[in-house]
Amino acid sequence: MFTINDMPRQIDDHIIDELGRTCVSTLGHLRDHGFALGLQPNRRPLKFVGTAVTVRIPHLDSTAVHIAVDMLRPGDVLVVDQSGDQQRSCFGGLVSYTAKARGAAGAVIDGAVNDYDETLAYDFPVISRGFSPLTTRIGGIEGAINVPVSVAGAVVRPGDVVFADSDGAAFLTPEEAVGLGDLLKSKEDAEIPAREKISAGGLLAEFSGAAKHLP
Ligand SMILES: O=C([O-])CC(=O)C(=O)O
Ligand SMILES: [Mg+2]
Repeated sequence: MFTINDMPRQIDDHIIDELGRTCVSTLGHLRDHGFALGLQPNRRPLKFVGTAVTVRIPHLDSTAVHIAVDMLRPGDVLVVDQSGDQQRSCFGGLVSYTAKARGAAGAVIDGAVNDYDETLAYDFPVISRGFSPLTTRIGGIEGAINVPVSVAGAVVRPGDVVFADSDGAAFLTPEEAVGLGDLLKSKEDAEIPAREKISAGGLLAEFSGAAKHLP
């Protein structure tokens, strides 16, 4: 059975701008859930923030991926749950070409990707389990578009904010993302004077608080 829900509301531009100026790992200093654990970028440096368009497929059948890619809008991020199959690739050169042509910001795939060189040539950012020549097929078995999905240890809902850089991807509800960019930026800015102090002989452990735990 195929489920195709409406496309989600896109996240506000100012959230994209704010988060685009910060690092995903700064969020990793603050919370422990909502990260795509074990996924790697197809190139570095990499940075994108966009609206999650979610797809769930059974391990062999990427029919729903091909349908969803045609639906992408500028700023969307394709997020694919392969039902736990991390080996096969549902995302190759023609799929990435289509995503790029639609103006998508990137893709997060909880499975492998193929046509690595072609996707790189399109300069399309993808975060995935890795690379594989073994692909999915167009089987017409089942699939779901714009449903809650499970991606590398995180729950992702259609319309969530996908926040990705060279370190990996995090997912936030649009409500959680309000004001978050400013908070992350202020944490990052606090490291500027710390670097000056460290150059002058100051201790990292003083800045981080680790020194408080010295025996
Ligand atoms: O068609 C697929 O599913 C994967 C692929 O090789 C491509 O996108 O070029
Ligand atoms: Mg191909």
